[in-house]
Amino acid sequence: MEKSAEFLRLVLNSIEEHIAVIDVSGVICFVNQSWSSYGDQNQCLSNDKWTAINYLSICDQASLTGDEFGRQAGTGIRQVISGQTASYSLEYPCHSDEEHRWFIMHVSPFEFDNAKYYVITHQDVTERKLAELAVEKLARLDGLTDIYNRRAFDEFLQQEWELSSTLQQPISLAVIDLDYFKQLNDCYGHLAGDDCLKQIAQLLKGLSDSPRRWCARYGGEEFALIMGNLDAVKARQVCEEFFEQILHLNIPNIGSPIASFMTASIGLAEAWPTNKTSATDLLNKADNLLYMAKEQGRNRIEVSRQSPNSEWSQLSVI
Ligand SMILES: Nc1nc2c(ncn2[C@@H]2O[C@H](COP(=O)(O)OP(=O)(O)OP(=O)(O)O)[C@@H](O)[C@H]2O)c(=O)[nH]1
Repeated sequence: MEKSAEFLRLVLNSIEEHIAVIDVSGVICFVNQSWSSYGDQNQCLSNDKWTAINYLSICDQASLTGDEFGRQAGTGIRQVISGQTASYSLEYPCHSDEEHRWFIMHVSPFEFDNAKYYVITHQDVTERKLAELAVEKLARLDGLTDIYNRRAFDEFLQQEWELSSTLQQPISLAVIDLDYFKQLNDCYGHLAGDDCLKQIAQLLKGLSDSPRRWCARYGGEEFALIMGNLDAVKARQVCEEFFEQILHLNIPNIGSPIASFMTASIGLAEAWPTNKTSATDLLNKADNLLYMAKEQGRNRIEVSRQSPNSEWSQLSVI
């Protein structure tokens, strides 16, 4: 019996997962080698000090300092102890100063000598999580230009709309369409067209160098720039900067009837989010303005802003 207990201890100590066993009140009765080594490395408690610590109290203390995962872990463990659920799992981030890390905590019960115990394991899932995040990021990027795609744009627009609504700030959206891009493709070839799209994307990326700004490739030769906490006056300045920079790029487009280089048209709409309006209204407005800019001769910007009573008003000059 003595021998088999030692055998089991060795087995548990060779397992990578951090394992602890708690009793019904949350007091730790056993930890394996990985658990205590991790504690040592992360300035928690050293090996012999773990037993007799109340793990639920640790979760509660973390929760009190605002740690949402500490709160969830405490709640989940208590649900298993009370028999409300058979087991509990929680994926949570545990980043250090040096690296990003994620773990899955799993809690399951067992009985021994007429007493109930609970095994808590923490498994390092960082590699899988990083791979998932990389795939997620790829799914949000446009393959040609390496800026965000339409799907990501929809998410960011909604996100910025909600944030601007909460903070009672304006939000501006510029929809940008290249002029006579078909002619560029026809004259210089599809690869030159691709190169032009990449240059425009990089230009927009440079203009989005701020946490509340997002640029995306919206369609073939159409781009969008979301500007949170920016009114139409300031957003227009950003668009003027875009016009200046596209001029400097000087991408030849000899087939264009309006200029010998690539130009663009912009529809720029500002909104003050209310519960009467939506992000889709803003997008539709910017789209309509773009259509007008095209109709009015291209290589221009049409701007509109929203008054507090939700009416949109056209601004020819700001
Ligand atoms: N090279 C290249 N061309 C693309 C890509 N996506 C769309 N296009 C081309 O973009 C062109 C868009 O043509 P139109 O919609 O007529 O637009 P336009 O010529 O810019 O005319 P206006 O917008 O009215 O000024 C088409 O010729 C498409 O083939 C792409 O990824 N690469």
